Amino acid sequence: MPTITDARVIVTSPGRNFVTLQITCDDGTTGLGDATLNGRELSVASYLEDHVVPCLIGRDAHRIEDVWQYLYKGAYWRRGPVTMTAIAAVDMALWDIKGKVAGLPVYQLLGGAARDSCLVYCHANGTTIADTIETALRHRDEGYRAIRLQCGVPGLASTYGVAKQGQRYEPADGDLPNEAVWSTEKYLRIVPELFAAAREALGWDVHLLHDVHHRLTPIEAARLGKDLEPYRLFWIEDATPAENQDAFRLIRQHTTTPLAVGEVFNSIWDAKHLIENQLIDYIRATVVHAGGITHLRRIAALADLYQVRTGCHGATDLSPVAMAAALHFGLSVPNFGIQEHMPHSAETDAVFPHAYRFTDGTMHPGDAPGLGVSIDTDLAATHAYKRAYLPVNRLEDGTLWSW
Ligand SMILES: O=C(O)C(O)[C@@H](O)[C@H](O)[C@H](O)CO
Ligand SMILES: [Mg+2]
Repeated sequence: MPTITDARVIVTSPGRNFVTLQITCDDGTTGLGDATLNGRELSVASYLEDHVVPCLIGRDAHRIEDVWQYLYKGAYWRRGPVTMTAIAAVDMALWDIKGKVAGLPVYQLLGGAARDSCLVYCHANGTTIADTIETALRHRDEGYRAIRLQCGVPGLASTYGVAKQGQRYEPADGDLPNEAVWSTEKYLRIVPELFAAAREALGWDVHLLHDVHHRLTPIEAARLGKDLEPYRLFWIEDATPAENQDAFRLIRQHTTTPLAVGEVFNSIWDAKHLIENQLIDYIRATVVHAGGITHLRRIAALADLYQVRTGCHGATDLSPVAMAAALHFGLSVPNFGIQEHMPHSAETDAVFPHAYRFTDGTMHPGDAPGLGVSIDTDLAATHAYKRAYLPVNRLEDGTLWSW
């Protein structure tokens, strides 16, 4: 039995911040878990260092379910993004260790491959419709079969998903939260035009997706869903905030455009009503923010009963460790739908060498034992943490809005 003898939290910032948990056992086996919560990183680092690590020492690393229950029920204060991200990191690291001890990639421990590889979608962002389509055409040539399109909104200085001139898009872009201005009316005019132009240029053999990023009211989202129906989207994502899950019933009543939600969810309880009432088509909860592989499998099992498929979050604020875990999960789960892929920078990949690979619009976790990701701790130590916040949004009259 591998006994946990050490656990340490590594904070590194190769271009952006990542928090990683490294667990070591008495036989020398190590496991990695991602604990990154964008814009709130140090709260999870402290939760782990100050409150979780002391409870891990001396435990049997093979008892993944028991450790999960111990950290979830044992905290008394259940759920929430900080708690569930910390539990996720421990869970991922323990699956990594179990795989290494068994000499098998984690997906083999989860039942083996249920498909050859995982369909992924990439991002095409542009200031104008023409720029966005040019980027999408390039991604299609790179082999992507599913592309998310976001474009600038005429009359608004910046828009979610669209990078500043000549820079990579990273959502956490300020030492303090940057303020953006939002207009639903302007946005709702441009999006159908974007997708009309996209179908014209890209044809019908590529899946198209769009992220509303929680900015519409239910009836506005219903209108957008209807307006986009002719372009047969794969999904619209986070059409309205999901705290009130019944809001999705209203959208559903009006449109057949598929709905995806859940990148900000952290437990099965956030998704239960949406899934059981078939108010969504894709669940976007991720291994890193929703309690790890153990808990995400439980969410997927519930979703499978209702033909809701997975479409896990995969922005660059999830580290390569989370990306690997997502691919082991995605390869093995019966109701996999699609995985988001926003490639990491070369700087990040150098800190986290990994076995997963992209070919022909799909990804595979690779066959290295465990998760197949390591961390170059010396290189990690050269990238100091830098405070970074997500922006906030205001309406044109100054009212604070969802970003
Ligand atoms: O769909 C997505 O990828 C997102 O909505 C993210 O870019 C999100 O804005 C970030 O993960 C926030 O940290
Ligand atoms: Mg999103």
